[in-house]
Amino acid sequence: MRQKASGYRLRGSVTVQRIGVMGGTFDPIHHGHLVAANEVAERYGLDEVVFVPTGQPWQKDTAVSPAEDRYLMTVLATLSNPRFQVSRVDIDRSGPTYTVDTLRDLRRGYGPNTELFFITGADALDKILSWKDADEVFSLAHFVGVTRPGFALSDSHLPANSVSLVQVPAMAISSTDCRMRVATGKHIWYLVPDGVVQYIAKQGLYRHQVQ
Ligand SMILES: Nc1ncnc2c1ncn2[C@@H]1O[C@H](COP(=O)(O)OP(=O)(O)OP(=O)(O)O)[C@@H](O)[C@H]1O
Ligand SMILES: O=C(O)c1ccc[n+]([C@@H]2O[C@H](COP(=O)([O-])O)[C@@H](O)[C@H]2O)c1
Repeated sequence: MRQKASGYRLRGSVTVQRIGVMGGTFDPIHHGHLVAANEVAERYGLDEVVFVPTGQPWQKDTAVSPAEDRYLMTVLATLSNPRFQVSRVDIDRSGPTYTVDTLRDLRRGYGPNTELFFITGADALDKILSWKDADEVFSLAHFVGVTRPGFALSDSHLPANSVSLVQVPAMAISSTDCRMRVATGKHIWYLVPDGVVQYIAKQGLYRHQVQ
C-alpha cells in the first residue's frame, strides 16, 4: 500500500496526487537532469517524479545508445531517492517516441485523480510546437520549463497558462559533453552519478563515439 505523501491535495473529497514527468534520452543521465527534477519536485510539492527514457527520439540527429542501457543508467541514477521512479512506457512502445503517447500512457497508469507536471529544459521548451499533437500535449499536463546554461528560457510562443518557468541551479552539463569526454579518455566523475560512471566503464559505452 502506497503511503500518502505531503504533496497529496484535496479536491472536494478526492485526494489528488501530483506527479512530475522528466522525459529525456538520458544518453547518459547526468546531474543537470537530476537537479532540475529535484528542484521542481520541491517547488511544486510533487509526490513523485517519474523519469521516462525515450524509445526512439525522432528529433535527435545522432544515433543513440540501446534503450536498455539508457534505462538501466536512469535506474542507477535515481535509486537513492525514494521520490524518483523510472518508467518503461516509452522504451516498451514501438515506433518514434511522442510525448502525447507518454502522457496518455502515464495518465492511464496513474488513474484519474492525478495532476501531471512535465519538466523540460529551456532548449526543449523552445521546440515544443514542433512536437506531435502539440495542442493535445498541453491538455494532458502542466509544463514546467527550467533554466539551462546557454539557452534562453521563454514561454512567449506557448499557450497562456499552460507553462510555468522555474529557475534551477545552473548545471552546465550535457549528455553530448559526457559522451565526448569518454570518447576522448577524459573523466566524467561528478557530472553523472557514480553508479553511472561505473556502468559506462563496465559496458564500454561511448568509447568509440564520433560525435
Ligand atoms: N544541464 C541541464 N539543465 C537543465 N535541463 C537540462 C539539462 N540537461 C538536459 N536538460 C533537459 O532534460 C531533458 C532531457 O535532456 P536530454 O536527455 O536530451 O539531455 P541533453 O544533455 O540535452 O542531451 P544531448 O546533449 O545528447 O542532446 C530536456 O528537457 C533537456 O532540456
Ligand atoms: O512529442 C514529440 O514529438 C517530441 C519531440 C521531441 C522530444 N520530445 C520529448 O522531449 C523530451 C526530451 O527529449 P530529448 O530528445 O531532448 O531527450 C523527451 O521526453 C522526448 O520524448 C517529444
